Amino acid sequence: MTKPLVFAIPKGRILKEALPMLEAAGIIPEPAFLDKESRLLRFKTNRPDIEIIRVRAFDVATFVAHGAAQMGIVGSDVIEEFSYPELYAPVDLDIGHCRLSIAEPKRLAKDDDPREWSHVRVATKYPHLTHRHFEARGVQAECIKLNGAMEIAPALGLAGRIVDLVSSGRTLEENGLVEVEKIMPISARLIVNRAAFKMRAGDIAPLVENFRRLVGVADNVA
Ligand SMILES: Nc1ncnc2c1ncn2[C@@H]1O[C@H](COP(=O)(O)OP(=O)(O)OP(=O)(O)O)[C@@H](O)[C@H]1O
Ligand SMILES: O=P(O)(O)OC[C@H]1O[C@H](OP(=O)(O)OP(=O)(O)O)[C@H](O)[C@@H]1O
Repeated sequence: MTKPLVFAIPKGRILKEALPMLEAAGIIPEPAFLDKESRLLRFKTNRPDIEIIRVRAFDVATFVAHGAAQMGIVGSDVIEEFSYPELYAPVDLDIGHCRLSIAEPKRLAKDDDPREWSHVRVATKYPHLTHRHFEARGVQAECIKLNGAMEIAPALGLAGRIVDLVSSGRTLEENGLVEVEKIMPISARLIVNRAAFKMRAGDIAPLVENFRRLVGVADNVA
């Protein structure tokens, strides 16, 4: 018997928007998936040929890139940060909208022009994207990797600036920071392991089409 397809879902904030899409695409997780008390991480669905795993956002890309999961949903920030060649991202799901931006303390931003920087020290969860952005304009970037709460780094002297996700801007505002430059817009994508897509096209292509239809994109899997 063929092994079930494994679909990786991030357990963070995308989950709320991803779950209705998953269900509309015909994949309904077993009740334990929504039970906050449950410690289960791997779930059955209404389809015997599909299982769901719930992992951290960055790990969704890792599981799918290595073929441990065949499909997943993840932010384009994570896809771009890793640049795994094994990942194919055929559908923009139009959820999880935010942007990757540079921010700094309000008191500095008044007289500061990012175009005049030659060297920056940045706290970020996205060192690869940060280096790439600054390198493209000849700025030397020293990145300090954090996994969350970047916004407290400038006040504590860890780094003068941060590169982080922004949506409402409330986290920056409440921590005395302002956005000084937008690096890229972000949204969540359906991702597929390229080798699995070739080897199990009969199972995976119809699912990709379901997601394409949900976001109103014409049926043509590249
Ligand atoms: N403020 C935001 N608005 C909209 N989407 C966001 C926002 N912050 C993050 N995202 C999207 O949600 C994804 C997961 O973010 P989330 O905050 O759930 O994870 P996390 O808590 O940062 O990571 P982890 O699960 O590793 O703790 C991000 O990769 C991004 O694509
Ligand atoms: O502009 P806003 O609407 O305030 O959203 C931005 C915040 O959302 C994300 O954090 P999250 O809540 O996911 O927590 P984190 O610190 O674990 O990344 C991001 O890292 C910002 O801190």
